[in-house]
Parts: sequence; structure tokens; C-alpha cells
Amino acid sequence: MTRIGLLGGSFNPAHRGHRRVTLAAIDALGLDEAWWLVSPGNPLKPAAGMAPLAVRLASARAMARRTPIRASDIEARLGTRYTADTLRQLRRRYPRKRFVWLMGADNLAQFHRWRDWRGIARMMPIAVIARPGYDDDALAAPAMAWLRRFQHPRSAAKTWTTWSLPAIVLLRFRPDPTSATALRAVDPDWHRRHPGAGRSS
Ligand SMILES: Nc1ncnc2c1ncn2[C@@H]1O[C@H](COP(=O)(O)OP(=O)(O)OP(=O)(O)O)[C@@H](O)[C@H]1O
Ligand SMILES: O=C(O)c1ccc[n+]([C@@H]2O[C@H](COP(=O)([O-])O)[C@@H](O)[C@H]2O)c1
Repeated sequence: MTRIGLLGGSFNPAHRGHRRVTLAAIDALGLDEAWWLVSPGNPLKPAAGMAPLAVRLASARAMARRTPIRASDIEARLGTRYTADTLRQLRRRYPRKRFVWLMGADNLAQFHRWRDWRGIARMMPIAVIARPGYDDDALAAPAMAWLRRFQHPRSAAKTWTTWSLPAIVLLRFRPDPTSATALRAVDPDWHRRHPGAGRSS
């Protein structure tokens, strides 16, 4: 049974923070691989300022090179945009794989606004990765009021395939302050130089 971590994101662009925290999660959770689901468009984020999917995917592939991380545009191919729909389809398509949903603490703070977020938690365990500046928000997140009772200790992270659902674990690695917002602020034209630029999404 292959153990796979799923990290959904805009990857606008992918950065070394994504790579570092994903590699640390692979280690902490005993994963065979991680898939980066490069989103055709986060339903809660404005499309303005979003580079084309082909460019974001190319940046994710480059950042994931020589690791067990696979960058994928499967959401565009499945025609899904909401995470609950994507995860339902992935489970149907890959019944022999075991999935865990990975997300940074900033996403947990917003999680109660996602479509069918409780349904997501009933589909697969959730591993939240600490992120500088967001950890207090995450612990106080509206979704945590419900998720807290399903929390497992970090020390048991490798046993996630045995957990009954819902299940959540809060992971803490060496904090990585990298963010795509900060990278775009210093290099707003990054996508024009990147492989894949010029192709439509
Ligand atoms: N430095 C980091 N530490 C922990 N988690 C991270 C880090 N960077 C990104 N993530 C997580 O990776 C996933 C995808 O992130 P995303 O592509 O939105 O990057 P971002 O840096 O958060 O972008 P932006 O600043 O544009 O919102 C999210 O779950 C996010 O929380
Ligand atoms: O399903 C939803 O309602 C939903 C709302 C907001 C964000 N998401 C997902 O959260 C992941 C992180 O998005 P982002 O833009 O913060 O990198 C990405 O996979 C999005 O599709 C999903």
C-alpha cells in the first residue's frame, strides 16, 4: 500500500519552503511520496496576479526535482477545483493508495471556509505544518473547535494509516518563513522568465 501526502496549492511560484516542509512531512509521516496538486485556481483567491497553470506547474516540477515529490495538474485534468471533489475522485481512482492531506498552518486558519471541510476530514487524515506567523491563528482556527477532539500526538505521526477518521496531527519542523507573496513582491515578473511561460494554462 503506497502512502502518499497531498499538498494542494497555487504554487505561484513554488519555493524552497514548499520543498523543505514537504520533505520533512515525508519523513515525519513515513510517506513513500508526496504529490503537489497545482491548483487551476484556489476558489478563495482572486485570479488577478495568478500566473498561468503551465508556468506554476513548471515551477513546481523544477522545485521538486530529485525528490520523491511529484508536481501534478491532476485537478485541471479531473475538472475539479474544490478540494473535497478532488479528494473524492483521487480515492476512487487510486483505491490501493493511502492518502494524507498536508497543509500549512495558514490554510488551517481558513479551513472552515472551504467547501465541505468536515467531509474532507472524514475522507483522510490531515497533517498541519507549522508556519511562522500563523501558528496562533491556526490553533484558534474555527475549524479547530471541531477538529481538536480528533487530534493525535506528533509522536504518533507515523501510525496515521491506522487512525479512524476524522484525524488531525500538528507537525512542527524547523520553521521556514518563505512565502510566494514575499517572492512576488521582490520579483513580480518571475513567470515571464520561467519555462512554460507563453503557453496558456
Ligand atoms: N514556508 C511554509 N511553511 C509551511 N507551509 C507552507 C509554507 N509555504 C507554503 N506552505 C503551504 O503549502 C501549501 C501551498 O502554499 P501556496 O502555494 O499558497 O504558497 P504560499 O507561499 O502560501 O503562497 P501565497 O503567499 O501566494 O499565499 C499551503 O498549504 C501552504 O500553507
Ligand atoms: O475546496 C475549497 O473550498 C478550497 C478553498 C480554498 C483553498 N483550497 C485549496 O487549498 C490549497 C491551498 O491553496 P493556496 O492557494 O493557499 O495555495 C489548494 O489546493 C486549494 O485548492 C480549497
